Amino acid sequence: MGRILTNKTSPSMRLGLVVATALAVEVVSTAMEVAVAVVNEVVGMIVTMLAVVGMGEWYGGSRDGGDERDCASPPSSLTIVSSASLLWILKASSSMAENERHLTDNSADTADGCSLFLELPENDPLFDKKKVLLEAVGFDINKHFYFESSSSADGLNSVLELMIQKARIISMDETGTVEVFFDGVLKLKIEFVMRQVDLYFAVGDVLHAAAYCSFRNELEALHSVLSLINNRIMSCENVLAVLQVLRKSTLDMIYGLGSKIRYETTIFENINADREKRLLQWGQSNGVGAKLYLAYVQGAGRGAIAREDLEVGDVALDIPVSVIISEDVVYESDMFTILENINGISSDTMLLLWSMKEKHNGDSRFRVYFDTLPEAFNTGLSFGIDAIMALDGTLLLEEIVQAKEHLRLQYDALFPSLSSDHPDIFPMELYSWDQFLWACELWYSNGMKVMFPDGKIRTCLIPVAGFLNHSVCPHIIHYGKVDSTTKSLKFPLSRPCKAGEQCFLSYGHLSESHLVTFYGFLTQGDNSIDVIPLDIDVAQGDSLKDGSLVSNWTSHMVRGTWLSKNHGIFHYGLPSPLLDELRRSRNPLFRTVTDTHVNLEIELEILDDLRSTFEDMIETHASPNDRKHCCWDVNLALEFKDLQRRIISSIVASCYAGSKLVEQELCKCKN
Ligand SMILES: C[S@@+](CC[C@H](N)C(=O)[O-])C[C@H]1O[C@@H](n2cnc3c(N)ncnc32)[C@H](O)[C@@H]1O
Repeated sequence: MGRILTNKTSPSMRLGLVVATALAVEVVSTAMEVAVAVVNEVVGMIVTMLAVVGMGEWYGGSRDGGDERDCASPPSSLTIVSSASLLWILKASSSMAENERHLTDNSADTADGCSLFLELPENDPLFDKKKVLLEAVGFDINKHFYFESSSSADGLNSVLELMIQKARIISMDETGTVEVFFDGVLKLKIEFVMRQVDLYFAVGDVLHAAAYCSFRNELEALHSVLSLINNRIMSCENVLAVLQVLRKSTLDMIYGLGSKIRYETTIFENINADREKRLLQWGQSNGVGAKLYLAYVQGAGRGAIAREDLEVGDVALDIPVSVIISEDVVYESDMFTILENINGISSDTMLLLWSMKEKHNGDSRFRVYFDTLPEAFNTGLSFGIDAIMALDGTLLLEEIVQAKEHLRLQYDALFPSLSSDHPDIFPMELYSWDQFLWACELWYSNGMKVMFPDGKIRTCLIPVAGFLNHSVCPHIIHYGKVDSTTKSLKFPLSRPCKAGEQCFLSYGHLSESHLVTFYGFLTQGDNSIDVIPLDIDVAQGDSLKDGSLVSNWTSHMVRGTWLSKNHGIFHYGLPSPLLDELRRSRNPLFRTVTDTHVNLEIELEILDDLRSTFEDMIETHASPNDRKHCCWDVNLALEFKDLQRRIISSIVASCYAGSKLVEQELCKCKN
């Protein structure tokens, strides 16, 4: 998987849904064509990727299928229910009606009541879209939730459920987590485009917008509610009992969420883990607190295993700043006086060069740590030509080739000149291209962004914590800020982890293509961020800017339709912003607002075009079944292709099912 770029001059693979004319798909380039093209254009493309960001207005307004059809509209067309009607439907539902008063109560605490306010921060980069979505679902972003000491158990549960619904929308996408990545350029562009995935897939589906969206989002939402309750327990003694009930209910939900997910970890007891044990001992003698031990686990190298049952809030690891490798080590080294004179060199790059040499330094104070690092990282950056060729037809091929070219340019800008000018400090034998690539893989797959008490965010290597593997259902999601009192970095649990279970971290909101390229693995379980971005050419002037409830996404995408909650008519399991864009391209009057009509024949056309587009892609994603003799990289490439094929097949199936629904509707309207 990868992204479809809007760089019109690039011969790289594009799925061009050329709106306003007809759907068109450009033929996938061969691996070598892409490679050659990328060599020539990589810099321009990276700049372009940074610009591929959509922050326009959101609109979500079409109704769930099944009821209130308007067959009195012009032939073959249906009236879309307005968002105001949707609000009515929501309010009519019993739980909403019962609790509505809580939404309109004011914020002041009273003698027997306490208010709780879930804030949508104004500096949230997705503030506007989230506000519109919250309002469409029935929330006023300024209103407080209110609890009275006399509230019934049912009443409390209903308000708690509403709080969680609001928290889910506020927590959508990347808010609240510190990212894990190294040296901006390549990764930042991906994070930025991906930030809006949760919202993109929620907006059109207002009836389900505040429902469970992904494991990570659910955990974030429950924790924001829990921390709000914890804060109020201190100050709302008048309703202490009520708050304690709410706290327990929220914790029960967190425990319930975790108990549904159990990825079995097979621990290889017979593999010698002496180096890892030495690192842990070294850490402990330098103040590291660890409730985890290190072991070899199936499919992921080393992992961190809980020594004892760990509860929500327990600190699994506590790492003193003194053992963290950050830019300070470069300032203390003899290479700094040379590096500081290189125009534009970043501290991340300096650190990377430092690590290339320190790896071979027998006297390094981080010797025990370097001894545990693998000889090869096996990420997408190390894919051989066979694996690259196996990726033909996928955008991951383009992503990997671009990433590697970007790194090659960086290397060529520094070497061999640094080695020729300063052979004593940068000996050529330690600074080959292969060693540079190894260090890039080290930093990409193990580097973490950490915020220090001075407010500065630095990329760091963190001994011991570097053994935590990633999961889409992680135990640890909030970390990355040094505790200024203890001068240490804590890794607290957001969900419990039983003794002997592998403890997982969230590396961030990362797609499978990103994980393959920079980390060298695919996740277990559904990754809600795993999307196929689409390049849609909207004719000049077609973009709507006429109000807040308007679909004005500048980038579009699809993902596995099994993740969708709404497969009814007008939704089909497909994202509404995309469908609206395609509807508008065929019917300029289409606005997805109160008085807009949906033409059923146009619906059929859109579904047919999407189906044939993706059906063509199924062929390019075919891969061999017999993989016994394939190398690690070819196997990983093929597994990735299988995943893509599953997503694409689900879209095709949803288009077929959707067409059937529309045909049935057409029949009803004609009769
Ligand atoms: C920070 S390290 C984690 C420790 C690593 N397993 C080791 O043995 O050094 C990140 C690397 O661990 C591996 N990894 C992390 N999470 C994984 C997962 N869920 N499945 C497979 N491999 C994983 C990948 O190789 C990734 O590049």
